[in-house]
Amino acid sequence: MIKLDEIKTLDKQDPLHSYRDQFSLPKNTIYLDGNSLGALPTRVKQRVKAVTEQQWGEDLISSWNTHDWVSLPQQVGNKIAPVIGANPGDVICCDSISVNLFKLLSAAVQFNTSRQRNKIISSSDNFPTDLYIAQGLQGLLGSEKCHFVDVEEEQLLSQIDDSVAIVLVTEVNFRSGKRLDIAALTRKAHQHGALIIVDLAHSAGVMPIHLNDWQVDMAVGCTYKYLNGGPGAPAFVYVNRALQGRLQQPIAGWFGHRSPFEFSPHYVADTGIKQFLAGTPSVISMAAVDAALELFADLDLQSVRTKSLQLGSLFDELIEQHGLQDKLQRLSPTEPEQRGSQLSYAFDYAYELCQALIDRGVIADFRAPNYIRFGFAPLYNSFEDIWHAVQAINDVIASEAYKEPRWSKRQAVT
Ligand SMILES: Cc1ncc(COP(=O)(O)O)c(C=O)c1O
Ligand SMILES: Nc1c(O)cccc1C(=O)C[C@H](N)C(=O)O
Repeated sequence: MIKLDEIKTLDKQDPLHSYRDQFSLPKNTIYLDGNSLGALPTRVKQRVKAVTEQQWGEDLISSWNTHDWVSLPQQVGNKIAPVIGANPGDVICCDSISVNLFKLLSAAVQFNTSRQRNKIISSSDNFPTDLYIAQGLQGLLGSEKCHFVDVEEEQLLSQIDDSVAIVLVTEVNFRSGKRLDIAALTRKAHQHGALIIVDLAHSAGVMPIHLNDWQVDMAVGCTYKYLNGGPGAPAFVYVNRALQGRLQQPIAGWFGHRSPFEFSPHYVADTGIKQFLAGTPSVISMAAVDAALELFADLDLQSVRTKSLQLGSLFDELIEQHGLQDKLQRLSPTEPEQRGSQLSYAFDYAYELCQALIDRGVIADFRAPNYIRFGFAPLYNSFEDIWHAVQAINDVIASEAYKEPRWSKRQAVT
């Protein structure tokens, strides 16, 4: 039987405890939705103020040079690189995951055409935008050149064979929180001469990632979840050094040109990671990401992973301690190591439960048709947060407060 005193001791002994003070979190709120939108680091507020008031406000257009706005995508990419096990120069910050996937998938399809392969394989439970981008590309290029096939997540590894051109996979499933073995998938893809593209949306910043060591070919990820870059913050692209200069991304915008400020009428692609830029960077958002990434400068991602697993295990144990395991059916794997940093449960009234919890200051999210997700952000979630969150869940379920009519009106976005 776990007691609150033990949990308070866990918080006192937590090596990441001091990071919480670096975030601006509302009072009386337990935020378990950092897997969708990360919390606001206080330093981001200061940076955005400085960039708008001093840089934009005072220095105006000269800021492109004096504050080096023009290199922000590379600068921020270089800060993301160690977080995902990449080298500086192999990552760039830009656009959204969806747009970046379009660039990478198109480039990979084109790269493979000479090898007479056209098959992109992914799991049917991948995040929808990943599937849509592949489907859209097939529509654009025709199935002769690009043939998209989705398979069950459990079948993904076994379905990689000599017919596959590209494996498109997300490390942590947004719905179930299941974590796939990217090293194994990469090995298998390479044994069969296929390329692998990995979506790191639910893993970047919350666990160690070793893109170089795993020899992943290409990757994308977002900065608005565990990297705390803010709503709509720009995403990132990673391209293995061995492929740089050999790919041609389709959005031949001027920022990907070898010398954009020569204003030449002819496009000549940059041979490095900069080719994956398209247009002008969103300076204010990117400055916010840049500031948020300062929190990762001296951070040991293994200790982040350790705490993430402890938070998840504690949550799971407390659910059992309250006897809730028959009501909330866990969708996430039983084995903590096979999970990302979230737990998802099926519950017939998941939407209503979510709303009743928000009313009690516990923020989780609902995913159709009947899942509730709890995300654990080790930099600002405490063990005591978990205790109080599960108390609130128990309170709502035991009292059947989720059946109150006021919770039954669904919103478009949660
Ligand atoms: C795995 C995954 N990929 C992609 C996205 C969407 O990325 P974007 O909105 O940056 O295109 C999300 C969530 O928004 C996601 O969870
Ligand atoms: N990116 C989002 C947005 O713009 C609005 C609402 C939610 C999101 C999300 O991040 C969804 C998220 N990728 C998920 O795991 O469901």
